[in-house]
Amino acid sequence: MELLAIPTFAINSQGRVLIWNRACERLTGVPAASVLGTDQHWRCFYSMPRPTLADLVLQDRQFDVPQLYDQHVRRSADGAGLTAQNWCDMPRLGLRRYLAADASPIRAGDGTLVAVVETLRDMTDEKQAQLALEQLATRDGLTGLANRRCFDHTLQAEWQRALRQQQSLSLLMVDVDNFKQYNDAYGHLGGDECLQRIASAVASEMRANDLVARYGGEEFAVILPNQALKGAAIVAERIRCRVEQLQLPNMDSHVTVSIGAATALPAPHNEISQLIATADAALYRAKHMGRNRISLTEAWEWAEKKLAQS
Ligand SMILES: Nc1nc2c(ncn2[C@@H]2O[C@H](COP(=O)(O)OP(=O)(O)OP(=O)(O)O)[C@@H](O)[C@H]2O)c(=O)[nH]1
Repeated sequence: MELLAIPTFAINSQGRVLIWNRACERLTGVPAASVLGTDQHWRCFYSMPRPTLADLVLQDRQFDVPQLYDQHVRRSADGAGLTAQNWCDMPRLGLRRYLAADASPIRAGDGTLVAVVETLRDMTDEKQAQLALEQLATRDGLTGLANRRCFDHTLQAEWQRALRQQQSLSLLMVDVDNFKQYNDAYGHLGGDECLQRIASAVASEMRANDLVARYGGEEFAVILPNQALKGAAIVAERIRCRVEQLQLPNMDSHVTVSIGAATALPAPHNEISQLIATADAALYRAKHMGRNRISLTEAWEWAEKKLAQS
């Protein structure tokens, strides 16, 4: 085991390190001499105390695996051990690594557990490539915001969540005013830069659970989970002011945005498309009333008006 190319360590039935091979020394930056005989092997991987996968096998705590590791967790092929992956702090190396671990028990003839062996694989490059791909698939290339696909997916998920938890869900549609003139005056590249500045201004007004996406061309969409219309109006007004304060010149004034806000309390007979259409209609009103303003509608109120008209 000592000369195995695969990073491997073993702990005894008291949880003390029996084996810490060369490859494990290289992976963790921790020499065997400083960890053998101790129960401090977690320090080689994490900066806060927590069990390694080998400890979980030793303590028969497989049910704790999902909360301590990424979701790609399963029993190992022989059914006795555990397989899991997660980011490790690697305090001695000073750089995080994404490690895949397999931990298996070693039993005496009478079935008593005498040791647990854990082997490790450094999957950092694969994980980073996967994250980069995910980033490409969900981000808008120009602004770095969520793209339309990510918006559609998130809105669907938030709608279902609001339905389950009987919470309101708000949506803002934010459209740059007179952007055609801006492009005409400063060129397409100047226009791109303007969109980037607006994107970061809008994003800076968001809370952790909100999502701001590039909906299309010069239009952005903001999902505000668990937010009633009054709260959505406050966020919309903050965004409007923030963009105005950028003081980006456009014609004889500044770049501004118009915002349509809509709120719905999702119900089984309501549809997401209704919320989007309501926010769009509110945006249209804001434009019609002279731009650089916000306009609000509750989704069901709008739907009732449509019903009354038909
Ligand atoms: N630079 C740049 N321009 C874009 C991009 N996407 C859309 N546009 C431009 O945005 C402009 C939108 O123009 P319109 O739809 O006429 O709207 P507007 O001039 O903003 O007028 P209102 O929305 O009515 O205030 C068009 O000139 C598009 O070419 C982009 O990614 N980069």
